Amino acid sequence: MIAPSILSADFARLADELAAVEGADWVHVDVMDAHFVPNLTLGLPVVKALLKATDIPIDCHLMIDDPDRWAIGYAEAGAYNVTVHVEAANDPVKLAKDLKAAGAKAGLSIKPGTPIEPYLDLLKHYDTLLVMSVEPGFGGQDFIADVLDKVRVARDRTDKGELNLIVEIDGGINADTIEQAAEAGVDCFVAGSAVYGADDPARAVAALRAQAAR
Ligand SMILES: O=C(CO)[C@@H](O)[C@H](O)COP(=O)(O)O
Repeated sequence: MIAPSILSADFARLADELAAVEGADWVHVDVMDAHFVPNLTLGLPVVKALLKATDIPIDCHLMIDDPDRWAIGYAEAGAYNVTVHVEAANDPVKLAKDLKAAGAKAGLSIKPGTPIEPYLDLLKHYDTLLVMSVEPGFGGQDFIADVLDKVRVARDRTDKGELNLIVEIDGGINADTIEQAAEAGVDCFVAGSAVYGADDPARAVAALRAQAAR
């Protein structure tokens, strides 16, 4: 699956960004609060507008402090998947249960320097795992290949039936990096620059999907 990443704070461009990727599997919306990460993008009112503007499932990646307080609003608004950071959550088990009760898939994200092993039990409560392959905050950074070891662990546990995760990767995904991520076992590839930096974003989505499948 390919999920183009919308990080724009340029609201005038958002409708065009959505329309340009009609063939995408999910739209990945980067919600940043200028506290958990040093960048500010958009919040719940804009996500509500995006939900009205597209039928593509919306995958909200909350790079925010105190997701225990804020994440539920995104699920109640109709986001398909709501991802919180393990580094920011106070009670991630309750959060997962609340998100699912509100009708969303529950996602957990880990930064490049955060190991996966301490969270394997916790991940039993989650539907998706978002492995960050750049430091969260900005698009256009270089892919950190070391994080693929975490993808391999999640893939292995999922294939054995110990976890039941859709494994996502986010950051620096492009034609040079997507194959190694696919080989490691990623299910869903989040791509910002590689899609929105292309002349034809829809064609870029199709090309990335075909490359991952190979
Ligand atoms: O959340 C983030 C960065 O924090 C990502 O979703 C980026 O927006 C992906 O952009 P590229 O690395 O693909 O340019």
